[in-house]
Amino acid sequence: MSTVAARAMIPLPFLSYVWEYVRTRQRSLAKRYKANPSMAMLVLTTTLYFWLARRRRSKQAGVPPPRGIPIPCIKSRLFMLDIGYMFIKSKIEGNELQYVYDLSKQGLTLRTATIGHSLMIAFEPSSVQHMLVKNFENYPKGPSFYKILHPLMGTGIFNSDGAAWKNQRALARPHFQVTEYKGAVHIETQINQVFRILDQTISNGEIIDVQDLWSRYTIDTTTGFLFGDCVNALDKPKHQFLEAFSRTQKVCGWKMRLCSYKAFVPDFKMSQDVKAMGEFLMPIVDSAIAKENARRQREEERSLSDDSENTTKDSEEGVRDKNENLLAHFLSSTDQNGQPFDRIYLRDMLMNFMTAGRDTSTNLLTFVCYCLGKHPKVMDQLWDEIQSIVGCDRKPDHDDLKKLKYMKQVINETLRLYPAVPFNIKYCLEDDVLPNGYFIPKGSMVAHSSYVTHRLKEYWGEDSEEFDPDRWGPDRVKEIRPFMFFPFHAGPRICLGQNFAYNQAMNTLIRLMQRYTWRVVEGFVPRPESDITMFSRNGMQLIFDHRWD
Ligand code: HEM
Repeated sequence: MSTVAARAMIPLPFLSYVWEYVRTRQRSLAKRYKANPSMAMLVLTTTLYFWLARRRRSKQAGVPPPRGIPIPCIKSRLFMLDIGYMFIKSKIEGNELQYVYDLSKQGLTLRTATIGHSLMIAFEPSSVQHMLVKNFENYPKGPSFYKILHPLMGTGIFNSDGAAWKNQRALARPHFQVTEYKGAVHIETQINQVFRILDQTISNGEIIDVQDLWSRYTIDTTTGFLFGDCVNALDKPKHQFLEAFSRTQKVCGWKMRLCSYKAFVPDFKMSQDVKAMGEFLMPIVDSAIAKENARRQREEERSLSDDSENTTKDSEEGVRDKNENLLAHFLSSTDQNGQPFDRIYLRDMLMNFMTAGRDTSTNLLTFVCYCLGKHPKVMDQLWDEIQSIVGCDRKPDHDDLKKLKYMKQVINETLRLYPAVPFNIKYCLEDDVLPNGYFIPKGSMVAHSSYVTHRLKEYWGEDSEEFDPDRWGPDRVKEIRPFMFFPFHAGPRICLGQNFAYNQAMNTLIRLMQRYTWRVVEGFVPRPESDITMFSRNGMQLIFDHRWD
């Protein structure tokens, strides 16, 4: 008998003994409890499975590890059930950001450990720097994040790690560099539509919800940048795509929070919404593919022709076509395996860049208008700067933007208090120790929050929750140490659209202030909250006036 066969024979008597024992035991259990033995076995196995899984998790999270201090658990009176309840309640009531900020008073490195779910939370700037930069490779987005966002983002840049992410980033980066300033050029049509809407509101003596206005404005500017044509959301207050997009983000936001319990999040409309978004995006992708094919055919024909004069002229056109928008740029490139991107991939790419660019810019414009409306002195100082550098009616150019130092301070202070992506979750690949000595076990989810870190009194002082653009002035800016401020993320995954976003916000603000003044409706208090990105639950109620009679 071969050794392999001999090895296989050894456990057989033992296994048959175990099987016999289980069968007899099943029969006796059935007799005793008159119950279905298979059902009893199923219940027993399931209980055992969950008990073991829980033991393994709590072991990972709680037992003093050899190399670091175990992270203290958030104080709880009822095995974390009270914390879970408070967290869900705060999310439903729209106070979640405040709730998480209040938790930071217990400590800057914490963990939750409800049954079946454990989350590490790191608020200290050095921990954030460690995860986003120094040990970046150890903190990818991870499998949970990927699974939850997959229906919305597919395998796009936001929802991928490793080679797939690297390739998309490398491809998109030059396009952002080339077209960085196009954000400004492309706003012309949309800004005139905004003026029309605001003029109408003023003449009717109405209040305007600028959050709604900017969300339609930024979808138009972002789609213009991404695929050339804008969706004209400023003309259509109710857009099926936008509604489906918001609903899906809400569901994904809930799933990310509940993580292990994501199955409890109702998502009946999700597949319908994803389908509706696909139906909107697919024709855009298909028309871009048709354009690209036509361009390639033209190029082939040209290479056959001997007419050198035409060749120069047409090849310039070809280059222009290739770079005219991000979709065209992707179409003329290949994936990490050297293959052309398929339709689904391109659809996902659009979804990702739309999510990245639209709600974040909406949030910035909404809250900068709020902060200025609430602080008239800051608005006056900013207007003085605009008058002295750009003037009362001239369109700003790239050099003007560089000179507008106080405007940059105002924008940074807004991003500090209202960062568009207030939370972020990473996945720990291998056991790790944070610079403050706390141990992160392999397989943990680790959250950081720009919202909380940007407001920590330990770092920003007692007035950390006050809006004060002067903290960014030349004398005080030195006090802002690395990773106290990271609204655009940091390290290899830093926001690609950062300059685009600054340029667009500055241009829009200049044009707006050259024409209008505004104030916040008396008694109105915004309620910032977040699904994936931050927004104000009750909109942003402002009253606009013409600057000049
Ligand atoms: C105020 C405006 C903006 C803010 C505060 C912001 C913030 C962020 C943050 C925090 C991330 C990291 C997200 C994560 O990894 O989970 C990010 C990533 C990204 N952002 Fe922005 N963003 C803004 C505007 C834009 C715009 C206008 C675009 C493009 C049109 C853009 C494109 C991207 C892309 C492509 C990524 C993914 C980068 C990667 O994973 O490698 N962002 N942004």
